[in-house]
Amino acid sequence: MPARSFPPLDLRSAIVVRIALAQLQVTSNKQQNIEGAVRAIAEAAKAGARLVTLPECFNCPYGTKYFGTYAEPIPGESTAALSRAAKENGVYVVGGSIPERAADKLYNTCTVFNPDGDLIATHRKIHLFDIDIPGKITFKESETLSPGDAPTMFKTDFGHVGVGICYDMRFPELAQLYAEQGCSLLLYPGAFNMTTGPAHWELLQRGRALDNQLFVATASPARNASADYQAWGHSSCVDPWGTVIATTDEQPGLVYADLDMSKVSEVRHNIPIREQKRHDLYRLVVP
Ligand SMILES: NC(=O)CC(=O)C(=O)O
Repeated sequence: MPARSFPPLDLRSAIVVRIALAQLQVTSNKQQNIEGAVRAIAEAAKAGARLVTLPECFNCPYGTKYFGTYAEPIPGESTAALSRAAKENGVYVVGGSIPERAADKLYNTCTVFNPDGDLIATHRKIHLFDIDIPGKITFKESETLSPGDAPTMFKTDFGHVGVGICYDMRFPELAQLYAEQGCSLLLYPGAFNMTTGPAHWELLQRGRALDNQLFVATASPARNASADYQAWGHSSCVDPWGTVIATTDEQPGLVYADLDMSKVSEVRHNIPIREQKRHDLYRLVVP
């Protein structure tokens, strides 16, 4: 599927929007996980958030052996609960991800709902997390999952938003594509781990934000000492200058960030790298 292109947005006037990153305690109890997400959405909306992002695999422990058991179609039980929560609380919900079953395949999928509860975007993790760091961590999502085949953007009344899931954040071309197509905020539900988290989690967010002069935010599961996979946590938000404007530790909780959307055009005006690119020498090519 080709990427959709949005018309450029006028970002000259200041619009401050509060977003919430829900660092949920994910357990092996799917029902409890869904209820926890719904409670977090309501709490964040009461605190003034207009968009709430859940973590990667918010309804299921993160691990290839769990995906088949917890998988469901879209729409299904988990996404119906997110749609209701978006509508009841009048907020955008970026539903982290769930293992999705479609035909005979499984995907790691993020659904996005608008404040009327309508499904407005679906992102299947494009880059599967297949790594091998001897003595530290070996993980192979492709043992059970299939990759998505499309970038995903959605439109809000405060700007265009690009979506990636976790490992997708390591691919700068995807972020660049979103920026070139008019996004001012990138959201990455993710679950880095105790090896890659301390080394790369913040660095990647700051890199994507600075290269593309936009906001980047992540939502991770909280660390669960009894889980096979220890999530790094540290859900965060970085502004277009590369400054971390909100973050946390590994504990469950809601992280709030107030995004002054005028920062995007301000930084792009002050350091005009977008106009200074040497397209005569290089260019991002979309097939
Ligand atoms: N879990 C992921 O998809 C990615 C990750 O942990 C990493 O890139 O490191």
